[in-house]
Amino acid sequence: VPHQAQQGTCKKTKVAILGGGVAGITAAQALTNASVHDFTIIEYRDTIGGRAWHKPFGKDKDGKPYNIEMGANWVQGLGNPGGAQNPIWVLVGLRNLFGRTQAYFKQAQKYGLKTHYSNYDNVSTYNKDGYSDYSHLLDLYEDAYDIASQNAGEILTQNLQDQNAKSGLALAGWNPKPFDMEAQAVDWWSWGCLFPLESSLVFGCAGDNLTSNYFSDHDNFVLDQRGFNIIFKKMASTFLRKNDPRLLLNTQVTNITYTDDGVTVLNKDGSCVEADYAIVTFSLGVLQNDAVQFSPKLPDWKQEAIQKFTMGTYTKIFFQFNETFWPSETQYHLYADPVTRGWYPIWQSLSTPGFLQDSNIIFVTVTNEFAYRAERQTDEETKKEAMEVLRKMFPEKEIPEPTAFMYPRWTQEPWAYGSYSNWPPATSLEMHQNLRANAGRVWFAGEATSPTFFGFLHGAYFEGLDAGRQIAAIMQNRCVNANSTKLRECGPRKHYETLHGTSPYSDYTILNGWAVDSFIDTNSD
Ligand SMILES: Cc1cc2nc3c(=O)[nH]c(=O)nc-3n(C[C@H](O)[C@H](O)[C@H](O)COP(=O)(O)OP(=O)(O)OC[C@H]3O[C@@H](n4cnc5c(N)ncnc54)[C@H](O)[C@@H]3O)c2cc1C
Repeated sequence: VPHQAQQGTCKKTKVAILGGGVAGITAAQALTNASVHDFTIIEYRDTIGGRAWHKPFGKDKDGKPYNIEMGANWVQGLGNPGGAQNPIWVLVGLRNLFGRTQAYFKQAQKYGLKTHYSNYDNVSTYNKDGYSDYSHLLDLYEDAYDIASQNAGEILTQNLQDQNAKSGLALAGWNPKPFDMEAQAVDWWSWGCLFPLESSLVFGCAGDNLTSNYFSDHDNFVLDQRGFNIIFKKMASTFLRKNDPRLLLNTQVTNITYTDDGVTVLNKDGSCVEADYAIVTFSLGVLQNDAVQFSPKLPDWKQEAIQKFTMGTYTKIFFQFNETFWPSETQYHLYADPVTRGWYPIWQSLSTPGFLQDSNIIFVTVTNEFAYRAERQTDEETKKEAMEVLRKMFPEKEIPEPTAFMYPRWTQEPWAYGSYSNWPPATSLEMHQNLRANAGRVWFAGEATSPTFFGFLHGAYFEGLDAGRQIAAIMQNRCVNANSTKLRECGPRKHYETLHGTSPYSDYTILNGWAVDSFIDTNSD
């Protein structure tokens, strides 16, 4: 029964968790672990999992559609034997092909998600005339990246001025000319399919370092036909019953009113929820687009942080053909357009052994400006452009029209407004802390609020957990990790009224979400 706002009969709960993506689920898990069972998760869509989202596509040999991931697709940075473990990989499960370290993973794995090792070295390079081997440029980039990354570490620890990643790479010896389109293609792909000019050197390198060095530089691609989100559904089922009244699906939050005493959440269907605390886990895109109104307006420091951080868009465009006309053993195919950087640049085969073998499915990824463009176009317009690229890459083949074609429009999804966040140049850790700090009883969690793992599922995982733990501790008049001087978190989160150009190294602590130490789970709740 909906609780109608106007009748003054809002559903009462202690903690309103707004959004049922990874962060919302781990926040609920943390509350449960701390014996706070009175929470309500409010989710826009008809399912939990958020940006871990799949859709049926094409057909297999029996005419049954494949399930294809529109959003998160890789577990990035799996973990090392005896070392730090990516919590998403821990959830993933046993059916993975990872060879060398099987024994270690046996004890760590849970839900048997099917994945396959993503080998970024298994790449062929192309230009407008077809195959053209410029793979040596990938090595040149890597050499420069190592130097730039070391420089980034010095900038961070010595509290020096940040720069964009393009300058950092140029100073380290990687400086692709605007007319060298093969180098431009390598530059785009190597810097996470984005433009280094739009990224902070320091936090871009730190983020990469923490995921790929702290965990490991192995990424696995998810192929499970139950969908990636099955692991989050399974996780939620350990504390939510079937039809649990604490999960409100198909419910769009439109207004959040907060006072010193509590929070009232109004939903589009006229229902409302009253809580002592709320945890907002909406994407940065949702917050930036004012899709939800706050009353009173969020303080200036919070609004600034929301607008200063960046939401990127990463759009995968899927094709199924009646044959695999590309080299089926190759995982990645990189295309350098002669005129436009970022033009249908990276093609990934799913027909390759270990993936959806013989599915004849391939997808191309476009980002930011080219994602916005594709998402504004009709399917037919985008298909035509992309097919022209495929015909340039494989001039010797007779390429048929696809039998299936599909892509998501992330910029237009009202529950996401983009794909994932990116750290822009010339902003500090203190600015980012303002994104994750609570505004009174309204708390924030999600991939974007993680300073170390922004953009990743594991960032969302840790941030949800942390917000849930902290609120539970406040409700129970205690500190999180009370016995640790290093990891102790008590009371509300700190925010910075005045932002300076850089953040001193002493700021890089758990209190500002610098999660390096938070893997040492000394938490007793
Ligand atoms: C295309 C793409 C590729 C990606 N690839 C990877 C990858 O390979 N590996 C990786 O680790 N990460 C990847 N990511 C990032 C990863 O998906 C996110 O970091 C993670 O899913 C974010 O979880 P979250 O809980 O912070 O946010 P979300 O998943 O966005 O959860 C927020 C929830 O809030 C709900 N919501 C929004 N507005 C409202 C409202 N008004 N009322 C009620 N509910 C609302 C949403 O429906 C959603 O369920 C990718 C993302 C995308 C889009």
